[in-house]
Amino acid sequence: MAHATSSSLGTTGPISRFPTPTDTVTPRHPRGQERVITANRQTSWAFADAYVAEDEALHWARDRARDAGLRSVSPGTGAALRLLAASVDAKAVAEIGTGCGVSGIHLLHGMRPDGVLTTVDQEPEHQQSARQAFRDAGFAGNRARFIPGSALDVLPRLADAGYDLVFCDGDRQEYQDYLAESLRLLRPGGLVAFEGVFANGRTVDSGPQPTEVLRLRELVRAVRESTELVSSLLPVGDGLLCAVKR
Ligand SMILES: C[S@@+](CC[C@H](N)C(=O)[O-])C[C@H]1O[C@@H](n2cnc3c(N)ncnc32)[C@H](O)[C@@H]1O
Repeated sequence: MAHATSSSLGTTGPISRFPTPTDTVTPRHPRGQERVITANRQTSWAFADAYVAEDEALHWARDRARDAGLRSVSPGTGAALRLLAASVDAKAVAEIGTGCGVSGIHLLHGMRPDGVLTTVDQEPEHQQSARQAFRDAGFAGNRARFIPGSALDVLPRLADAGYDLVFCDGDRQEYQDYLAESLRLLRPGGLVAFEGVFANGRTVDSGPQPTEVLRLRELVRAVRESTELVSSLLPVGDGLLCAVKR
């Protein structure tokens, strides 16, 4: 894989501050210790991704998603979503891209016991699987509001400042639109998260990339440069871009 450099992508590109294999990094640890950390990195990442165990309902939802040819969030990303929902004491969460319910179950676990997940998907049969998965996971029917439809049709109908967290996992080409809607939907102190911003490594690859990847780079830049947001790109799963609305 070709790796991006600041010269190949322009100094103003969204990934211009990412370290690359050619960067010179001044070691801050004794050399021996640095080697141990590097050698164990893959194992450490695998350990982190499996850190929170998944139950039968999650396994069932993952299997349905696989059958339908859908990506689901990784267990590590799911654990991060739980943490984020709990950290904002989420009572109202909006999700774009229900899928078969893997991310939804994780979000519900992190939310307040009386919290409601509003989840949008353009494929009603995916939402049927998610509904079953939420039930199997032990969540009462009134904990989730399923809205079928295209995100850009549904989001404008949701209430201003009515949400503690917005999780975006729909059409990656629409993420910039989801960002604009999220800024309207979130209360101050609320949090937005975008799944899959690494695009399997293509976001930092200097080779020719499809529009989806170019849009993801624009999103990463826009979130980082927004004065309304405090952001962090978590290297979990396929990259979870998170930001708190000031
Ligand atoms: C990657 S899957 C979501 C997986 C789910 N978040 C999980 O981890 O279990 C993406 C979902 O977004 C839905 N989707 C794609 N584009 C959409 C759009 N423009 N509006 C609404 N839903 C969309 C697809 O039907 C699919 O179910």
